[in-house]
Amino acid sequence: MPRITSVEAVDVRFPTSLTQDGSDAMNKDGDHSAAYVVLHTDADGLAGHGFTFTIGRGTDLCVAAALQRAEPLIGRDVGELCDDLGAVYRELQSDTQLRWLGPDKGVVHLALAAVMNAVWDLAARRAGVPLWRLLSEMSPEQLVDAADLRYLTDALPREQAITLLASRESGRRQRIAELEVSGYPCYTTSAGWLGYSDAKLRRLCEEAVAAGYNYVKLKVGASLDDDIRRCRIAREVLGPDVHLMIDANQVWDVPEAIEWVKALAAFDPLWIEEPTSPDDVLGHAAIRKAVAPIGVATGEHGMNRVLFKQMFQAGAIDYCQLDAARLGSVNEILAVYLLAAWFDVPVCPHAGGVGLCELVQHLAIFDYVAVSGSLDGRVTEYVDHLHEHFVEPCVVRNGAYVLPGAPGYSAEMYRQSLETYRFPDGSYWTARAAGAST
Ligand SMILES: C[C@H](O)[C@@H](O)CC(=O)C(=O)O
Ligand SMILES: [Mg+2]
Repeated sequence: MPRITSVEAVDVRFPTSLTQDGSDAMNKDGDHSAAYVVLHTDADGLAGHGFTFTIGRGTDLCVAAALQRAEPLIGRDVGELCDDLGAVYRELQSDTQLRWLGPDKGVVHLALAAVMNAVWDLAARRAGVPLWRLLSEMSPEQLVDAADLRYLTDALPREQAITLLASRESGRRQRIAELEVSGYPCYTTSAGWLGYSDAKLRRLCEEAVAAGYNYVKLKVGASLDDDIRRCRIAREVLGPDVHLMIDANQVWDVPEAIEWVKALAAFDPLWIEEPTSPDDVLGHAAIRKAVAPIGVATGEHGMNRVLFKQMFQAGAIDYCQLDAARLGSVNEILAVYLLAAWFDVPVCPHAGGVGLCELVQHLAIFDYVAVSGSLDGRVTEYVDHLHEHFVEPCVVRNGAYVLPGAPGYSAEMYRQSLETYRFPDGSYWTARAAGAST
């Protein structure tokens, strides 16, 4: 029986601030990074890979927390862990002392996401299937047992969650067949990072249209004049039919958000993303009311399932953008998907970070197959940088994710990438430090 023999956690940072890939009004100089976790086992070739996404400084804190989070897994039987993924999540999540540092938020929660993402990867690899298929073959009861419904049952009792999933069970096979043909629809953020020049924005919008994207997202919120100019360029290239989304990354107070979004309404944005503090449920509700029919989207900084419950209960958002490396892995994500389906809010997962596209493709596919059963209003993010570091990178064709076929959660990075970009002693960072000191 294979056992987990050791846990490795790596601080890996990619210098995206140099090219402004990933830049926005709040995060102007992020280096897309990850606290990357490997669960090693004594079975030949079997390991679990997972990570949480960060943007540079502080990744070391997540690494330290991940090592503590994963400690109870060392020596454990892989089969026992993988056969009850709800139990292992609950055990790690409710550590009686680490919990005090959250609960369910901040560095300890990011670390839980990294570790449990690796556990889910391990489970899918052990089963020999991609994660989306592992989930799509679980019964409604098994899914609800794995989901973290704690603190949610006032909004969604367990029995209703099971009924919801059961009502979608018969169409699963048909929906998989559809996605095998068409892929899962996605949009690109890669044309519109804030630090890009107008010429680059125009060229990348042209390329996005040529590549078959029907949705393009643009960063806004630093200067209204710049936003008007950039949105005009984007609309000119995209024409009236391609959807344009705008993303402010939390820079505004509520009244400013309303005023600014109204000033951009002429460009017909589908949604305004993160208009204000990610924790401000009622603020989002007020913005939504004021800027309709422009939708309100948020969730990449949604710290836990309870926040999403309140967003849904308050009718605060039109689109839920849960993050695969911020929520406590598939266990908590399942709960948010169930809630979203219950409240009839489409989930369009956030993926603007290293490796997030690799993860969210599995979640979106599973949602269509087994939870919402719908593609209405649903489009998953894609950004086109850093995929070369992944052993099984996602593939996008004609504006849609191609269904991944390899076993696991597509989270594994090349060893060479880890050696090069490990901070601060990987070869890239040591060379850069040496260059800076000469
Ligand atoms: C810091 C990240 O790059 C952020 O800008 C991503 C984001 O907001 C998105 O993809 O949406
Ligand atoms: Mg965003």
